[in-house]
Amino acid sequence: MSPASADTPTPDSHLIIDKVTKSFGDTEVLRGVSLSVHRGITTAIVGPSGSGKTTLLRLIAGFEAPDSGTITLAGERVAGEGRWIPAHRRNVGYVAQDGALFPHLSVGQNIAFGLDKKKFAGRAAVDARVAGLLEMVSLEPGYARRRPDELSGGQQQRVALARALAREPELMLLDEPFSALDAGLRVATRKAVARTLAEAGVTTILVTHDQGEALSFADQVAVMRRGELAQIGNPFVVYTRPSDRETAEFLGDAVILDADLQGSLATCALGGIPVRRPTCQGKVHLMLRPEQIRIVPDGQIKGTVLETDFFGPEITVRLRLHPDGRGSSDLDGETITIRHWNATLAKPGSELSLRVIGEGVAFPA
Ligand SMILES: Nc1ncnc2c1ncn2[C@@H]1O[C@H](COP(=O)(O)OP(=O)(O)OP(=O)(O)O)[C@@H](O)[C@H]1O
Repeated sequence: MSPASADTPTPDSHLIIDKVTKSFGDTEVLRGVSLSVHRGITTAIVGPSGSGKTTLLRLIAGFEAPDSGTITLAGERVAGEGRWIPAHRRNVGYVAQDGALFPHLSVGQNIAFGLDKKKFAGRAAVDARVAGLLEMVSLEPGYARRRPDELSGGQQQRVALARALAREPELMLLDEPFSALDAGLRVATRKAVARTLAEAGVTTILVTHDQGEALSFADQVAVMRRGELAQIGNPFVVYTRPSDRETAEFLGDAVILDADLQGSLATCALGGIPVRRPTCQGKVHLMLRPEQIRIVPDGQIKGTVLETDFFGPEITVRLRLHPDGRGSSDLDGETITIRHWNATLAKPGSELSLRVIGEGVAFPA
């Protein structure tokens, strides 16, 4: 298991980004970003296209300088307040979206490109190190002789990672390295890469616009929105307790209902739902994840199926909730969309009973 993640700087922080801003012309791309990353953990920066994720990664790598704010790497200020350490002296690896292997070099030569020539002098030493790096990314030594265009997309990404690892970086920056791969290969490559980096003890930052990828890959997730980090936390916490509605809806499907919150009980069309640590009262928007709403044989809450959508392992079911005689008619008749594994259970027009599992999250209405 990785060490605990945290977004507040401590003496263990490997990387500290403090109030960093960056504009290109009139466009404010980063608007005061602060993030702290412990040594050896994996952080995913997730956000919609254009939110500034790549720009932040490029600032950490040293390809761009911040307009204001500071970046500290392994205790050394590398950018900001008059300091500037160039990219090649930061001990940082970078894997871009397309891997960007040199097409005219063999796989072995691509990987050897990153090696410290003083440390690996002579053909035998280089070959042994290249073979070791190929093994780290689960490729046979024979791949060293191939050309990049003789490899699949996933293999090319693993070679790009091996090339970046050749420099023995303490910090690895991955900019959507799996996005060009198809679904199956993407998951396998992601797992292989995560394992390699964890075994090497490399602190890793992954940029992605894919919520599922961020939640599954990282010890710590940072949600980027319009040049700011909206929330930083462990994947379970950001998914189950998003800080605001936009983050909730960005990180996954959300059922949002009008509710009346008194103390820590929200009354809505799904009945009384407990809310953990509410920050507001009265009229609220209550958020539940679809998987919290279960179809049961004898639930108190009833709904009529409006439509279903079949996805293979599961179906989504849109329901209109029934008035329940609790005197809250203004909250009834709402529609919600839930998920279920059994496609035969929900047919349009049929009535289902439901039960809610766990707590909701309340946002000010
Ligand atoms: N060198 C540059 N010059 C001008 N504008 C830039 C430059 N780099 C980035 N931008 C702008 O900054 C904004 C954020 O870009 P960035 O690539 O950081 O976002 P992103 O979150 O990584 O998006 P995506 O997921 O689409 O790659 C965009 O509007 C982009 O056009």
